[in-house]
Amino acid sequence: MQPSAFVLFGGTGDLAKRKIFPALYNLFLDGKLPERFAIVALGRKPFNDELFRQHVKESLGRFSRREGANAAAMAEFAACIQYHAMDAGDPQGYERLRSLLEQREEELGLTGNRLFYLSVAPEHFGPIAARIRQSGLADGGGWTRLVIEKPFGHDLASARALSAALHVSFPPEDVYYIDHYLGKPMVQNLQSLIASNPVLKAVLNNRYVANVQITASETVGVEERAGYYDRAGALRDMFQNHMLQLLMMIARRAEGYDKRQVMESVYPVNRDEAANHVVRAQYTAGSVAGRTVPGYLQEPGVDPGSATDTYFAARLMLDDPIWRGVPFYIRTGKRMKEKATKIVVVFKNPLESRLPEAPARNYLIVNIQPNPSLDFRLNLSGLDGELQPLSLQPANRGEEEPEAYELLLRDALLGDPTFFAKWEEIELSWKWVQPILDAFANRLAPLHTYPAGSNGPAAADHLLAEDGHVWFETAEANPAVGVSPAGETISVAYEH
Ligand SMILES: NC(=O)C1=CN([C@@H]2O[C@H](COP(=O)(O)OP(=O)(O)OC[C@H]3O[C@@H](n4cnc5c(N)ncnc54)[C@H](OP(=O)(O)O)[C@@H]3O)[C@@H](O)[C@H]2O)C=CC1
Ligand SMILES: O=C1O[C@H](COP(=O)(O)O)[C@@H](O)[C@H](O)[C@H]1O
Repeated sequence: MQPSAFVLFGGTGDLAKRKIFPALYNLFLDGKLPERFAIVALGRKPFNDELFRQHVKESLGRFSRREGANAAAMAEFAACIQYHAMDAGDPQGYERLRSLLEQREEELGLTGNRLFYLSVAPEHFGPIAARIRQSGLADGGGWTRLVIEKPFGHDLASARALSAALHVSFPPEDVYYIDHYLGKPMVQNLQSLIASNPVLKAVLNNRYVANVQITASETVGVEERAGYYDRAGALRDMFQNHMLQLLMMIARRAEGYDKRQVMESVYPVNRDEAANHVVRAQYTAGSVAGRTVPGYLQEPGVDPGSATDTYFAARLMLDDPIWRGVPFYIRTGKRMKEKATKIVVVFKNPLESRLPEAPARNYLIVNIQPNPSLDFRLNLSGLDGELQPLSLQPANRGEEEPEAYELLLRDALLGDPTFFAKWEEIELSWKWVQPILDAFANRLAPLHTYPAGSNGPAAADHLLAEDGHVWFETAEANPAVGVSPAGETISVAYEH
């Protein structure tokens, strides 16, 4: 890796503390940072270097995946860090930052490669990018990259404005839009897994697949982020970015089909029809893992009359020869029964139309988290009539498993954009989402409720039932339910 400087706007913030510094630290422990490397953290709080290093060490003690404090290693890592207090709106601050960086680069023999990481609220992205450019910070003599945290806009128009503002100062190839779901090891492995398994590749198409279910359920509620979340909701917070990226990753199958093409092929849903294809809901009081928890409207910082969605589910169809006719059901929610992210491919069962008692279906389950694994539920009816699980787990590396931010930060330092979201994908995602936001704003889609600790609202079950399908967990609990009439491609409103 090339010698470089990592300049972190928002160095005093929550994300820096919980994710970015622990990721850099673990890369450091694994010898995966450049040998000559400087970190400059920025914020407005009045830290000096020593106090800030102490703050980072405390964060590592709390949030690093490696348990047990390694005081010597943490001290060595912290010594790479300098703190510079500046307001992002103050032009003088950038001048001082440039001098500090040049001095540091000279001390360490760095060659002017600079990565600027913007872990600040999105309204700062455009102005910071412009000031980096104007102040000459982007002309250090090496490469310059800009890593941007989500949210990439609040809607289609603001996302476009954001991208335009960034691209005035930085060419698109130097802007890395981070989506931490693309850093999850199982997501990163999907493509090679499918490419190296003809068995998988051959069956991932509308001849064999009845439907695909993509779920990211969380047990946590809004936590301390009500200020942000109450304006965002599940559709903006998780669906527009992480969930649609998961769709693109699985639907592209292996090679020959890029993520942008997948997103382009998704049939649009118009504002007035949105309620037929999506379900939004909000959690009420309930019990998660045996603990009683309040409803969303009782959470600190939430507007007591809020209509924000904490759950969102949708049916998406692709206009594409491989997937035409196969519904992709995607859902995400907070305060659900379990923390799990998975993609379930439900296969058709040709025997359904011929036998009075339909044997259970086959499934492929890509468990993304926790415990990344690939599970098959294979129907062994010829042997003992039971649906048999077959679980293929990668060797459990426990705390050795790198976190998403580690993989992504390393890629950004290496200049590898493969697992970063591309602007075109982001724009297409917002394009799909915008009519649904409009429907919500115009009260054209009902807001359902679900008790905390459940699998979501009944309306989401109906979404599948209309097509003759059921969510995987329902089918697993009762394999006899939810088989579609003939195992044929089902007909839905989108068909040409
Ligand atoms: N926290 C999370 O889990 C996630 C966060 N994100 C995104 O990451 C970004 C950062 O989030 P998070 O860390 O939670 O936010 P915080 O509110 O915890 O931190 C904000 C950071 O921005 C700095 N800041 C704010 N205003 C200015 C300014 N005018 N000049 C210079 N620095 C400023 C703050 O510095 P100081 O306090 O010193 O003034 C602080 O370091 C946001 O875009 C958020 O949406 C994305 C995914 C998850
Ligand atoms: O981006 C976000 O992701 C987290 C969930 O991430 P995970 O890696 O724990 O699955 C979510 O809680 C948060 O609201 C959202 O902003």
